Amino acid sequence: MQTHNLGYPRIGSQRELKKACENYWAGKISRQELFQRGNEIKLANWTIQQDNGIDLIPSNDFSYYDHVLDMAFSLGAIPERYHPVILDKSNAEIDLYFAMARGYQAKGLDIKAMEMTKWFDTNYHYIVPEFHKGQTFKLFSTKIIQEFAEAKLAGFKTKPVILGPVSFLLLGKEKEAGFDSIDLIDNLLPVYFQILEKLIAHGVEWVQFDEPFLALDLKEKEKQAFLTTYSKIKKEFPHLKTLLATYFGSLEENLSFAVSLPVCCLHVDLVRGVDQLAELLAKKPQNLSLSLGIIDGRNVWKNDYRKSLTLIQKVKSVVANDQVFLAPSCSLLHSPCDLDSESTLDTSIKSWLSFAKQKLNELQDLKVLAQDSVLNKLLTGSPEGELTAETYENNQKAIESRKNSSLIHHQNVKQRLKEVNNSDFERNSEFSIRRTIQRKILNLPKYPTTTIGSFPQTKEVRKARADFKFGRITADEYQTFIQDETRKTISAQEEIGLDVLVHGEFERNDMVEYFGERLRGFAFTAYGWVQSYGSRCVKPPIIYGDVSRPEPMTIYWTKYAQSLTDKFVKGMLTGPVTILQWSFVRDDQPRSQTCQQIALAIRDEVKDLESEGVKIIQIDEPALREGLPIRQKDWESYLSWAIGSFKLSASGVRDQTQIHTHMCYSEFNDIINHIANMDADVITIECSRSQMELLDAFADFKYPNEIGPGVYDIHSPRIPSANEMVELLQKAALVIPDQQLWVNPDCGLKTRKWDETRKALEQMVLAAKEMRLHAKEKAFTLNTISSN
Ligand SMILES: CN1c2c(nc(N)[nH]c2=O)NC[C@@H]1CNc1ccc(C(=O)N[C@@H](CCC(=O)N[C@@H](CCC(=O)N[C@@H](CCC(=O)O)C(=O)O)C(=O)O)C(=O)O)cc1
Ligand SMILES: N[C@@H](CCS)C(=O)O
Ligand SMILES: [Zn+2]
Repeated sequence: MQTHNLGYPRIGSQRELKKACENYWAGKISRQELFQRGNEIKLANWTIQQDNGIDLIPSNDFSYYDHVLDMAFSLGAIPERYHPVILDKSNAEIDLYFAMARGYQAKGLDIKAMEMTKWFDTNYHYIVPEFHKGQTFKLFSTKIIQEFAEAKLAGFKTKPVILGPVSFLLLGKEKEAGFDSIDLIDNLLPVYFQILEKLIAHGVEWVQFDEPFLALDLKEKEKQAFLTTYSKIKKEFPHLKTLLATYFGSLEENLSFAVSLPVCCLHVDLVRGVDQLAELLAKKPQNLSLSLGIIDGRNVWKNDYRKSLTLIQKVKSVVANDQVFLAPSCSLLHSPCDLDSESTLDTSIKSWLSFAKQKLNELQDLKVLAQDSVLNKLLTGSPEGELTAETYENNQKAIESRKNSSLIHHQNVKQRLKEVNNSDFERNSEFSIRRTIQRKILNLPKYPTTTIGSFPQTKEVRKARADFKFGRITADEYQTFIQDETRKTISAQEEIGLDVLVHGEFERNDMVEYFGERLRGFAFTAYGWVQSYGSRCVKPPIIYGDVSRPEPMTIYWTKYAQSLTDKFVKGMLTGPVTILQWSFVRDDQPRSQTCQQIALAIRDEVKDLESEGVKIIQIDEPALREGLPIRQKDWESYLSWAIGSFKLSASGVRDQTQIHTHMCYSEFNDIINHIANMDADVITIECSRSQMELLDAFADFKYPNEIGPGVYDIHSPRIPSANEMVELLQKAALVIPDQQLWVNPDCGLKTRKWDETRKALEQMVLAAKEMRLHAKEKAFTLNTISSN
């Protein structure tokens, strides 16, 4: 039996990668220094994994920005618009790579970033490869080979992790009609072969191909591509040990097909897909090894050794020992690095947890405990050997302590949920009635302009918060500082000419963590960072118990901001689904129940904001689409409780109160009826990177409520022109009646600098004015025509 890992967090335990990249982008460190920092992280990761008993350590799981972009870059899938970047001799390969990720605005060039979207149902974002009909590929970057060689030189014989050819194509986007990306498979495979040839020349033994699409609904053509691909790889490289990794769900109807693929080892997710084990064991060909994804790579709870050993025992009764591999369910990219760094967590809660490093240790423990001489006795209650018995008993003690802890259960919270009734999920009147009332009160111009909530979280803001946290400044000093930032931001928005203002969210470290810190039932970490995209990280809170709101969470800052202006300031909340989705969630009750508990806490906040005179309240739900199960058959049940939770949080207010929601990174076509069912008065959505394509769903559906399609991409430092935003708005106005349209950026502005923000918003306001002018001219022309 061997342990292996599918991927280790690449940000560094102290977010060293973030700091290195951001310093490089700011011109503060050289390319060599950037690579030096990267190499240090890789070496530290290989060492940790070796020290914690991993037999097969991955390489190429490191990335300077994103592993899908890495693959596109390796395969030469570099859109033509970026080619001028590398023609500039002062730029290197890495600058071209970052230009694709972040856009490029220098030396007379102005190139937008590539699209970014969610990695399956996670909070990680990948860069979407772009494909054209008949596209050819070539080996452009040798990163995969270099990293293998680098590890080998440092004494580690690694297993390169490569995004499999089929998933790579399915993750991309066809940039023109008339073909499917999967049609490119024959053009693509020769480059994969080149990579494999080179790896073999360097002495590679195992290669891991990540094919997460095997756990999704597949079309016949896609299945055929899997078969062709892995048969050809087998034919070309008969001695290469191939590990096919599936994760994030069960193989289900693809199981028979997946076990028939000619690979040496199949990795399955036994955390989300434990039900597939029996069928897998029954159908697995004799020569196929199995990698058991037994440790949860998507959550932070300690593994229950009794459950895992029972599973392993089942496998061992059918499969030879040397054909069994133990692994996390998926890459540990989604786990925080090291629980040992957490000194302030409640000790009981800490004893229930396991982060990436601890998960490696769990694998090592399980490997030892699963030895024939130990396993049966452990499970029948007469353990052999003191050390193994102690390891097992300690684990079971922690599992039991969590089951029985009084920290978790609160009868009043459970009771309140039981008392919720159908009317709590609906607004008093239908939208058309609410709209008339709200229009009278708000009296906004056509194409009202607004932003999504956050304004630049500058170094100074972050520093002030850190200073306050570590006692270097007092609570009063911190409050004064945040007041100043809020005041400056209100003035800036007035100067820019925005119609509906926001307070800027300066008091928030993060839109989820901030609420987690104020809700009962949540724990938070000091260093539990997880990569969200590029250099951006989040610190998901841990929901360990029943959730309730001890006191109001946002009233002070909303009221403070409103006191500074006559314009309306939106109250700004994070919705229950997003709080759930971007936290580590307890696994001892259905997610739906936890979500509804959060919904009730947010409902109280919404009502308090309304009582304080706030007229517009935004409840952000950017993670609603991301939470959609990866299999379509599970959608209805998820959507029913997720949309229900949003409505439960939003429906306690009077008709006069305008409820906004905001979503980014969302494809709506297939769930537009559910989005409409949310019944938010206004929805602001990310739209600009896809050139308003997303709006088609709203148009086709005849979406009745108001919409703010994002008119510029906030993830890129590039400043958009008013003209390009007018073009987007005109595109929007072709499909959505103009009295329904708002004008806003794609998402919050926290990652941007102030000068970029100001310039971009000024252009946006100009664009809205231009649209109003067009609308007036159009109305005038129509009037003239009709009166003639
Ligand atoms: C909207 N998005 C969000 C997602 N998930 C969330 N949980 N939150 C989101 O907002 N998913 C989808 C998108 C992803 N987008 C982003 C955008 C931006 C970030 C980001 O900027 N992250 C920050 C960390 C934010 C944070 O928690 N900041 C804290 C701690 C700040 C810090 O680093 N302090 C330093 C000390 C500072 C000093 O002394 O100068 C330290 O601790 O070392 C805070 O502001 O208090 C990031 O830096 O990556 C994420 C996702
Ligand atoms: N209100 C949040 C939403 C991000 S999705 C923000 O503006 O950052
Ligand atoms: Zn957003």
